[in-house]
Amino acid sequence: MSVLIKNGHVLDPSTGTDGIRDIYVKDGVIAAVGEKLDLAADEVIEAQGLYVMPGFIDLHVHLREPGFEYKETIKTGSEAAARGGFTTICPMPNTRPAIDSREMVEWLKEKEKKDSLVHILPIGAVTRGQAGEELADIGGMAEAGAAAISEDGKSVMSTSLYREGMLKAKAAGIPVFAHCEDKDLVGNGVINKGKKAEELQLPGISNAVEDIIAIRDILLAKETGVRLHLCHCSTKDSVDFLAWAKKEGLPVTGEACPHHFTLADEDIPCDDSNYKMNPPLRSKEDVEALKEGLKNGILDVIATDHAPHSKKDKEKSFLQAPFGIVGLETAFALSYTELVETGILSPLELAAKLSCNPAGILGIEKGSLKEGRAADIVIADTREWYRIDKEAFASLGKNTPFHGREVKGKIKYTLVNGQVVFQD
Ligand SMILES: NC(=O)N[C@@H](CC(=O)O)C(=O)O
Ligand SMILES: [Zn+2]
Repeated sequence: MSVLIKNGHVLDPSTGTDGIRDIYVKDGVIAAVGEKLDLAADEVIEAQGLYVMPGFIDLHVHLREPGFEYKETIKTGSEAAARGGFTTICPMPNTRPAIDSREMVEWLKEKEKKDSLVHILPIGAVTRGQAGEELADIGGMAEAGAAAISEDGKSVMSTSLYREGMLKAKAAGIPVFAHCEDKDLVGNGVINKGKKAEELQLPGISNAVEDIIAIRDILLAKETGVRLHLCHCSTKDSVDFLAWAKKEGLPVTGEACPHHFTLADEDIPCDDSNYKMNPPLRSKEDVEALKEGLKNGILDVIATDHAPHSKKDKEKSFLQAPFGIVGLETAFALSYTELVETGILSPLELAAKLSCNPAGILGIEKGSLKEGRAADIVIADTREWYRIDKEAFASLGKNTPFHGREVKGKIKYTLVNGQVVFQD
């Protein structure tokens, strides 16, 4: 089985390629990349006018299976990933039961084979049942294929226990993905602390809720030497702390989510829980700091924090509804529109934050269109404006504040191991 992708504008951050090329795929592998390849193929994809990039890698998704299949399943989440151009996704362990043991990681890898259109690299919990009391079998999970550990959804509040977990992750050779939220300080907050919170008379979440844990975790990484990745950075100071950590030469990286650099709290129109997520939409000043951090390379990765919830969950008010919005099917368009159309990032830089950089953090041979690599490829059209339509999502979750928003950047094809898993 062979595929020839012709005349596309290839963006390959792993080689710096930024120009018109053909790509020839044979038996699931990239066999040749070059100008005007004269090769016969079973299938030809005409990609003139389109960008051809390494398949996107999402370091932060919630698939909800097992336990919350009415919100999302591995199958529907993987379909949403394919539709969004993601060929590898890392599901967080906050399912029921949690992904907190060798057996649960093995179960997820089995489900991947049966149900998923895209590659799944599981993230194991730091503590058993994410209860924050005793460490999970971190070494066992790593052996079974966990790509990282994370307590996402919360932080491990015991600093000494977290330190022990970091040492275990370091010994197992996997990074720690940190959700930074001081459980004590957050109280019953549901929205960014500020004018909008006052206007809507809702309890606020201050920047310090994130910042205190971000700097704690960086200091723990300094002490333990573990590779630390800060999830969903939302504040100006967490970007500054990351900059400091990098200057110190610490193995620390960070991600930003499209919603956090696209919207500020002042954009929340009313008590609509489709604008409720954790961390919350922050101030304009924080939004600007995230964009600056993406531009100057302090923020390495764009991740979605895809957090599907049911219609019933999200019909509730800001106070009652769960935190989280879907992101897999809007990430590329929002990122392209907010960052490339505005000149903050070049198309090649955006491709790096969605593919090559997350691959580097995971230490996997993906995020590249080099010859010999698995043919995980995304092809996108960025020429025309269109409106986001949540009813077209493959995800079971329709909880997005971006329904009807005008964007540029449509995924046209997604290939996993050379197979077309999505076509528009
Ligand atoms: N981000 C969210 O608002 N919610 C996530 C948890 C998380 O990533 O913190 C979820 O699981 O719903
Ligand atoms: Zn989180």
